[in-house]
Amino acid sequence: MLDFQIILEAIYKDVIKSKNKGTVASYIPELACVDKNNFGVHLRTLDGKDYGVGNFNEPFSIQSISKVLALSKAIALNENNVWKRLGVEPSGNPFNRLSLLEIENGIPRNPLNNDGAIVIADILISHLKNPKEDFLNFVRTLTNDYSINYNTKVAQSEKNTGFNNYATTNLLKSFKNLENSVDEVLDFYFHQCSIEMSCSQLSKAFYVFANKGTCMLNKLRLTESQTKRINAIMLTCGFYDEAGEFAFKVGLPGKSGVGGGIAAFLPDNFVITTWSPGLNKKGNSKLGMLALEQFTTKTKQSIF
Ligand SMILES: NC(=O)CC[C@H](N)C(=O)O
Repeated sequence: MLDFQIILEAIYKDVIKSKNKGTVASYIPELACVDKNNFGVHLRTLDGKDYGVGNFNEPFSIQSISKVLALSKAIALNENNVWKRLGVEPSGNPFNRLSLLEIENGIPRNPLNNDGAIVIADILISHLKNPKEDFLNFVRTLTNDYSINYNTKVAQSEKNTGFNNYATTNLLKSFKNLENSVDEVLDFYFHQCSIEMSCSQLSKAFYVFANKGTCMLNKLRLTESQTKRINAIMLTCGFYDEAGEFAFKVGLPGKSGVGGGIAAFLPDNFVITTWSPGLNKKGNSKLGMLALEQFTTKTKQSIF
């Protein structure tokens, strides 16, 4: 029997010694205020046991991790609509690369790069009565935690400097792959990315993906087939242009965000989440990746 608490503590002690802790994202100015020394790891098994070390209960900006939650909501609402408007191939490019979208006539490669996530935001706005409120409630009920909220300061900060996302959204509009207005879609998207959650809350939210679509409250949120598809997209596209490297080193499906969070899971077994705000050159958490690589190496718990 693996003692997860002892394993997480050993990994934490080792990884925290790293001299190079990466660089905190500063293109969203509000994110640059976060202390690089934060580091937390949390694991939740499917039978509900929790293990944590470091700052695993401290909320942080989940950023791109929210793209998986938005995709899930869009798929649960109307899956056919989603695949008409974007693809499922990894892009091999940074998450905010604009040129590919023009070459490929306004059809984003996948829902986890910015262009695809913006199309998903557009779909949610078209389907939800009160988009921001309804989406937040979806995340809260997945997690069974009503303290989860948007950080409006972070959303505003990204709005002030989100020139690349404005360009992307305008391009989508010019290719007629956007139903709503550019401002409305980006307001939703910036809020979605600004949601704050701790590692332990994220482990609860991602439980649904490890548990064939049934969330912690034993409620069916996604079908098994929908869950399989979302998990496949996380494995192939969840770590920007480093998805291959993550599969190679860690071997779990998951999603990262520029706030320094990573949520990963072994289907039918557990969810493991890390947070360390310093990023590597590709935008993935430096210590988070190291910790997860050590975890799957030590425990031999990977999908491969
Ligand atoms: N990779 C990320 O976490 C990026 C999310 C961020 N809100 C952006 O659009 O640039």
